[in-house]
Amino acid sequence: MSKTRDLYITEVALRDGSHAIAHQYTVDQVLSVAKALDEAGVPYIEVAHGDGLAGSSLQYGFSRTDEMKLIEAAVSVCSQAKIAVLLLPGIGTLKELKEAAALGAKMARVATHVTEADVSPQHISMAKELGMETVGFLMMAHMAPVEKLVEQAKLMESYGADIVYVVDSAGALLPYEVKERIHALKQHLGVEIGFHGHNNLSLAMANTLAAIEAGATRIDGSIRCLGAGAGNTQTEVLIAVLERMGIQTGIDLYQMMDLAEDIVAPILQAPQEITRDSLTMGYAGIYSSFLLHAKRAAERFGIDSRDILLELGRRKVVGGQEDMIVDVAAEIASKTEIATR
Ligand SMILES: CC[C@H](O)CC(=O)C(=O)O
Ligand SMILES: [Mn+2]
Repeated sequence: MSKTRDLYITEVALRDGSHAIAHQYTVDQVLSVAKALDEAGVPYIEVAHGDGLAGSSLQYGFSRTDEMKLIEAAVSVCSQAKIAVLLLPGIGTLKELKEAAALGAKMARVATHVTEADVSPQHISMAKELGMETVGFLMMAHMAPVEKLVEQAKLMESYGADIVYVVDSAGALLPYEVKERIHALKQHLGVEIGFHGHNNLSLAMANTLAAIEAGATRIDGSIRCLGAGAGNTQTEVLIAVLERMGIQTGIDLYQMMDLAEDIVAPILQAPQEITRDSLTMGYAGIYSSFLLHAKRAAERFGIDSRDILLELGRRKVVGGQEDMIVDVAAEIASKTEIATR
């Protein structure tokens, strides 16, 4: 039976949530989560390493399980949901994209820093050639003014993206900033617009509602908030809120609540909360996926992780510069040592 949907939700816990559990997903976990999401009516489920296809590495963290096995597992249990993959040009290549498509992934989300859309044309056109629904995913959207975001989104549209997303990777945007960004993209683009939020300032839900009000029809969420930093807009809560607003998602609320409580909560290494570190990320505008890396560096050098995060914010460090986390930690530690001599 086809569902009536006013907007389309992409569940990202099996990709963005990978950051929160240090990329330790097992095939069994993916099978049970994807099956339940499919049965609940979720239309898109993203599966990959947290940093996208081929992210498993020393720089980003090794996956416990080959992501292609996870994608294959998710595809095998879905009867209506489409499996999406994320790809960051420079990390993932056309080879992994083809492999994921051959395994049955039907959506490709090609992610670039908000000012670097021009690295994505090859990957976007290959995804289209492979018959995948293709998304341009503009990360760290708080770092560019609205006009720049529009320019970059138009580039992605010109390369063939079917949908363009505003991605609040740091959970740093405020509702009025989301609204003006989505509104501008709706005015200047002909494709659907999406929003992906993080909850570091406790604004993921408010920002998502602002995005929907401004015309976004593609929305990301992570069940039980299982995403990087303080997590994303909590999917099951979003479904309840949208139902109260009379907005149809085609997703069953009770089934999502049960999945969150019975299957996803036990996967979490710690409950998803706004901790001093994730709050600092939203406040300083830091990529949410840096959380565990910064914590580890702070422990290693015996310093406060907030000092590392604030300094990274001052230096405007972006995704792909994970090596800077240890550099900054070492610098802070040596300055502290000199000062206390
Ligand atoms: C490292 C990729 C990143 O996690 C993508 C994403 O979800 C975001 O920028 O928020
Ligand atoms: Mn994210």
